[in-house]
Amino acid sequence: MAAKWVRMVTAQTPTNIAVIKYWGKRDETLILPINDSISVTLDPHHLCTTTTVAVSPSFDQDRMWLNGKEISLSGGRYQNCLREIRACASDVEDEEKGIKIAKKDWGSLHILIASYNNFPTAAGLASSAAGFACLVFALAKLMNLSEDHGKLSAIARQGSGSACRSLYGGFVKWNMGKNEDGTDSRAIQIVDEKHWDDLVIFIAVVSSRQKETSSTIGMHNSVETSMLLKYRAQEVVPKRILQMEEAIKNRDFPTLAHLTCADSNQFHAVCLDTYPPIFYMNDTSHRIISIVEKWNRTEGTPQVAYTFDAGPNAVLIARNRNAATLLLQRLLFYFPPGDGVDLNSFLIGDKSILEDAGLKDAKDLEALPPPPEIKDNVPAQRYRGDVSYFICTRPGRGPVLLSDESQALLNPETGLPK
Ligand SMILES: Nc1ncnc2c1ncn2[C@@H]1O[C@H](COP(=O)(O)OP(=O)(O)OP(=O)(O)O)[C@@H](O)[C@H]1O
Ligand SMILES: C[C@@](O)(CCOP(=O)(O)OP(=O)(O)O)CC(=O)O
Repeated sequence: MAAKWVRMVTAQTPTNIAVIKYWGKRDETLILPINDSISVTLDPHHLCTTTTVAVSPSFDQDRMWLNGKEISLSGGRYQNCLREIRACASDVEDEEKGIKIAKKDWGSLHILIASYNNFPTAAGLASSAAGFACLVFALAKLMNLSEDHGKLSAIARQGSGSACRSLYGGFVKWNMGKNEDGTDSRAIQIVDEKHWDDLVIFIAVVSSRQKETSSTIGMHNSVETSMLLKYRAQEVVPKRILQMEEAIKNRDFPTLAHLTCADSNQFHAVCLDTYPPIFYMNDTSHRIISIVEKWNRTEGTPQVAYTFDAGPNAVLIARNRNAATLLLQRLLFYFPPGDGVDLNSFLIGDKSILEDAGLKDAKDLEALPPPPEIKDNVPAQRYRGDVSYFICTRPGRGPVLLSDESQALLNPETGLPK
């Protein structure tokens, strides 16, 4: 009879947002990109994936539950990650629980996985990035891998390209690499999350519906049809990567802001240059760009950078807490909550920013004056309800293990979802 033990590991992994975008693959199976990219990892307290993985001789197949619903693991991306990680697995011994797994046993043992994203899935908030990074990190701990984070990042990359950057905190670079087998296409940390801790990041969730064109299909079509993407990958990105790394190391906000906005705009220009054209941004996204551009111009030096991934949600990086409070006043002036939505659920994440901005309730929102940069113009229009909600966050750390069993998503006795 098979032994009764269940070995279980739970991990938490942040998402990341690119400031120099990855868009386009040179190998679609191995997920090898056509250019380097740079991202900032977001504080997992606000946006993260939690994943529990379990192994037991009593499991008869690999299974996974995502946000409470069973999903198929038959897709190539899950299969590639599972195969790669099993190939690196080591011996595991836990005398107390009577667990003894030899390296060679991992090929025949089955895994159960449960994962939960604390933010909308497949809505352009990089759920696949946090999700695959967390899966690979948790499995690596379960299987006692001795490989470093660089190797784990190369495995997570095969689940979703952007996932390779979520293995580290702070600012992270994904080196596109040269090798055909992809072994050198992995992420490295540029600086950790403490290096530039003045930065405050807002996400304006413009729509949390699933998008029409996935990043995978979108970038495939861009590689096939966009001349602008070729130019971008060969001529533009290499220079921007060097400048961005310098800006990050020197905490040079004007350069970071300039490059971040320019790179987001070029990525969306590539989407338009793709056939059939892809529209990820909408009117609200464009309005947010105009508001930020106008304010930055009035100040004479950038206070805020904006960037948009494959969806309409804005990610706004404020240079410091003071700029963040001024930004929040502007955002809430233009995009007040819809009827019946209270301020407490309209701004989530680090809510202490509301106090700093002197905003306690709906009355304070109504009393917000129009930003001074539009004073002389026609009365400013307000777009009530056009932003579903805001998240206030900051740069954060990489993956961690959660040792408290109460945080596990699987039952320690059966291995099934709790
Ligand atoms: N927690 C998770 N664990 C494992 N896989 C996940 C997890 N969350 C999402 N995924 C996978 O990622 C897919 C969604 O990826 P997709 O790229 O479409 O959206 P996104 O990552 O939210 O947006 P984007 O990458 O464009 O910012 C899901 O269908 C699922 O396969
Ligand atoms: C616009 C982006 O967010 C694209 C992310 O694409 P994915 O990593 O989701 O794509 P696949 O590798 O096909 O899974 C830019 C970025 O994160 O760099």
